[in-house]
Amino acid sequence: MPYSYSNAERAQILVEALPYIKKHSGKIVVIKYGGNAMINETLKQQVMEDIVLLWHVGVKIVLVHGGGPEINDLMKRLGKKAEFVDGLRVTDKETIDIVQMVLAGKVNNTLVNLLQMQGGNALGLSGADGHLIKCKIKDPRLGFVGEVTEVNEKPVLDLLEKGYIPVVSTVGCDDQGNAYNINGDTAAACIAGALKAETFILMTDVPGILRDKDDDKTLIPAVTVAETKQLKEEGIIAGGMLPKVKCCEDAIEKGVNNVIIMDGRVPHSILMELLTDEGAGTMVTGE
Ligand SMILES: Nc1ncnc2c1ncn2[C@@H]1O[C@H](COP(=O)(O)OP(=O)(O)O)[C@@H](O)[C@H]1O
Ligand SMILES: CC(=O)N[C@@H](CCC(=O)OP(=O)(O)O)C(=O)O
Repeated sequence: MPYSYSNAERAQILVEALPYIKKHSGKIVVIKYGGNAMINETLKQQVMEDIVLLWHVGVKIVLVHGGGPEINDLMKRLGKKAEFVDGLRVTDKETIDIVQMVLAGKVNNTLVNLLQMQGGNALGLSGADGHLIKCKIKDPRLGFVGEVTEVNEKPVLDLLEKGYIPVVSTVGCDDQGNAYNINGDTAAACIAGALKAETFILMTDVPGILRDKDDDKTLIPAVTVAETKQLKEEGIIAGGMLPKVKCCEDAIEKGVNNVIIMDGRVPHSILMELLTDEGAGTMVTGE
């Protein structure tokens, strides 16, 4: 949905989008943004533009972000080797300091600034603010990697009520003053679940769930939780898609209406999904 349309074309798009705007206005949409989809500066700006547009038409957007590549980058600059076990970063004391600096500092602040440059009213917070995400140690071998024990959604609801776009970094807390590194997808799913969001959008670097068999890489546009189980058994959902689909299932179980796995590298995919017939990515629903 480029912005290089004539006024007449733009008007047509608006007329077509109107029923969708009515459908989503006032509803909570949680967007998980991060990974490779967040590296490209032009794309990042476009995603923020889309978020502000949706906010202007009354959608209650909550932006939850990761920043794994940015953490890797600072660790490298500091001469520290990044280590992962089952996709989770081994997080010692020095690493959790770096994670806080990057996620709650640089990345969060940059996204808030970009949203505000586009005319949005954004407010950044980490999982420690207002006890938003409480954690415990997930596995002592991983250090300060957090397993979410509780989400206090009230501060986010208060910000939405006051008309802000909450921008949440996935750093968790406990009652002893520790900070925790939480996987971005997992934290976002927990927040979406606690908010009972209408839609939870998980942006990644593939078009969605693909029927990746032999030479067939077709996108599965919609799938139910029961069908995902079947796709896992068939080995179609595998690798990095397994924990992603688990996040979808958890969010739906907690009351999210639908989850969309979409390609964050495709310009304006959020608008395509929410405001057009076409949609984008794979929609996961309860039934
Ligand atoms: N059926 C599938 N459809 C799409 N991707 C799949 C599928 N099965 C496995 N994958 C793998 O999952 C990866 C997405 O997970 P991951 O790389 O962890 O994403 P991210 O870095 O965005 O968190 C894809 O790049 C792909 O290699
Ligand atoms: C425990 C763990 O691995 N945490 C992640 C948190 C950031 C993240 O998830 O970022 P993306 O969404 O950009 O991948 C990490 O340290 O990389």
